[in-house]
Amino acid sequence: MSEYRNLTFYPAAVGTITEDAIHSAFFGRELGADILEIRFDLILDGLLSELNEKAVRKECVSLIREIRKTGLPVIGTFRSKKEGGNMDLNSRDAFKWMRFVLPYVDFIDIEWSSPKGKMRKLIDSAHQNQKQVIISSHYFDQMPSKKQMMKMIVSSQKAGADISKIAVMPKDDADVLKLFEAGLLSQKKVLQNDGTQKTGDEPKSDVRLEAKLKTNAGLGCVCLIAMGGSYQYSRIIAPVFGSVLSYGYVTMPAAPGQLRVDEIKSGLKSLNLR
Ligand SMILES: O=C1C[C@@](O)(C(=O)O)C[C@@H](O)[C@@H]1O
Repeated sequence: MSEYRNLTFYPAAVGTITEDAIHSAFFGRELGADILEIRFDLILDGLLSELNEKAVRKECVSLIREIRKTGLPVIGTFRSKKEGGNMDLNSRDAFKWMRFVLPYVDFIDIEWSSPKGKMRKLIDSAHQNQKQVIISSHYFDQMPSKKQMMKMIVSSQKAGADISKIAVMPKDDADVLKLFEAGLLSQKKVLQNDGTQKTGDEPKSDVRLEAKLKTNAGLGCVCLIAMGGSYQYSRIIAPVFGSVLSYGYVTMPAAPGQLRVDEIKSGLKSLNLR
């Protein structure tokens, strides 16, 4: 069982590292990040244009080793261009890189739109090595329906996601509510389908407690993100609806409407969520 499955750890403030990785990692820790996300699609980009693949691998390992000296758990992310990142690799190369960094990280972020066979193999290998899997889906162009979002959450959890992450671009506050409701309802569904979860002791309406219990029991959780400057508030209150990770930037926003990670952390604290 991973050391990150415990009741006090979640919701966690994630500091996204986009540049000057080692310095940013230590600064992220200073800002109160509980987890660091290394955006390899942004960090590797410069390296790949300057060095050959062997040298990039070497550089990559020494970078992660230095970052691990912060003592914080690390998420490895290779975000594709179509999901808002900078990765221009075909899926074979993207999976090659994900397999390469897997031994050095605690969580690996895999996009739900990836080829399912490759995804299944990587999930198996992550779990065999006590790593956690975040399966993510980003909707920049069109707000998905509640049904679509619930389907993504339930199916990705069936496929082995420890955390199913949905990031949407709402057109109004009603869309934010839709996202939260999809998160809430799909978690109830996962709990209902899991007989071992019902002790009868938990207050039925407390989705926060349920999220923590699920994380503890090794069941999938959700991460709900409403992107865009008008919806920054959602990054702090999403944990009220069971979201276990809130992403913030360290030196430079990596997505529309990201707050800095210290703002996330103090927001969570002021609502007594941490
Ligand atoms: O998927 C996400 C969430 C994110 O897009 C955000 O909106 O904070 C930031 C990304 O770095 C991360 O991988």
